Amino acid sequence: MKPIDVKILDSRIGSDFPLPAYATEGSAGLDLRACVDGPLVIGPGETKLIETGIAIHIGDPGLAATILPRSGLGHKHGIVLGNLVGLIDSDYQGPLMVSCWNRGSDVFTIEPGDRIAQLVFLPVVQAEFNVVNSFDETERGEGGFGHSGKQ
Ligand SMILES: O=c1ccn([C@H]2C[C@H](O)[C@@H](COP(=O)(O)OP(=O)(O)OP(=O)(O)O)O2)c(=O)[nH]1
Ligand SMILES: [Mg+2]
Repeated sequence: MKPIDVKILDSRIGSDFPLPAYATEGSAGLDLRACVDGPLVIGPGETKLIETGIAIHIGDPGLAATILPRSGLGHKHGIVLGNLVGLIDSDYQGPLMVSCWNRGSDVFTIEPGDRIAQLVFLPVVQAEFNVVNSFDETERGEGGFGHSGKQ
């Protein structure tokens, strides 16, 4: 894959906090860090938009990036994403932002440089539509939403 252009918007990235990197050989995500000025308190039920200190330009419509929660933060502390999943378009050039939602019942504090979410690159296909009056028959047909039962 061609390297992705990245702009460093906060000078702490690359000095105090590392540029997002794959933690292990098999990692799918790159952890994004909170570029906050000081401790940021998120109360139960609150959502805060947090800067990551970088911008990326993917530049290829066959690729996108998603921002996903970190499982430990989500499961143990209720810190997930206000938009559930963030989708980064290949032509987006603005700052990468993370919407942090505290869906838990305790206050959570984010410190500068904390790893708050992860960025995952994915292939994308842009579809064309072909307008029809009826579809070729399939075994499933219009059945969905539990139509095939539980077991
Ligand atoms: O968690 C996120 C989600 C999105 N974005 C940026 C990248 C994305 O390309 C852009 C627009 O996101 P989206 O299309 O999901 O939001 P929208 O509400 O439809 O905004 P727009 O009208 O700008 O498309 O915002 C982020 O930085 N973080
Ligand atoms: Mg949009």
